[in-house]
Amino acid sequence: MITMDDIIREGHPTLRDVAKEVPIPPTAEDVALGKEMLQFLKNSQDPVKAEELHLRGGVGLAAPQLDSSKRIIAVHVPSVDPEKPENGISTVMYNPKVLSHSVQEACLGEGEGCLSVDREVPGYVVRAARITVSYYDAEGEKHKIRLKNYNAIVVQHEIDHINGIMFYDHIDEKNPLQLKDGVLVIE
Ligand SMILES: O=CN(O)CCNC(=O)c1cccc(Cl)c1Cl
Ligand code: NI
Repeated sequence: MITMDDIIREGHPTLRDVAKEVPIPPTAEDVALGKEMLQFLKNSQDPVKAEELHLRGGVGLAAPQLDSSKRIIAVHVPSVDPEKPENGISTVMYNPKVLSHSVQEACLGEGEGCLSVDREVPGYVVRAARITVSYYDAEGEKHKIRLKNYNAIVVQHEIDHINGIMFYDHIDEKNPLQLKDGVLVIE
């Protein structure tokens, strides 16, 4: 079971590597890893388990954060509206790829955090507001999905990880809370 001890922290070189594509269909090892990553996210969002296992909450996780330089990400973003479960996203993506993205940009009003970063880094992380992503699932089936708002932000944070990019790389150091016109702020 993945715990915080398995997550490497900034300064570890693997976080800055470009991760390698995995064979499709994924191997049994990569399927197991993906399942463990998704379970970690669910545990981290369960108040009892998170407390018990001393987990920081997370809505996404990338294999490089476990010192495994593979293009595997997991996202578990519950829908804000229980009546519309389809607005959330919970899946493991193998070899995810952003096929296209909106010109319009967006950011989270409260900024971003990262389990590999043991400090607050204030500032807007400006990303594409909408993206079209292709990926393979654990069975090796290819998917192409369109994401927007919070789901799009989270998947971009995770795809950054497999490209060796950290969220604060996107923050304007001189003016972290400055926003260009037209950037959608997601609360
Ligand atoms: O790479 C994944 N993590 O580091 C897990 C912890 N961070 C989050 O869950 C998180 C928090 C805020 C905004 C975004 Cl976009 C994300 Cl992803
Ligand atoms: Ni992160």
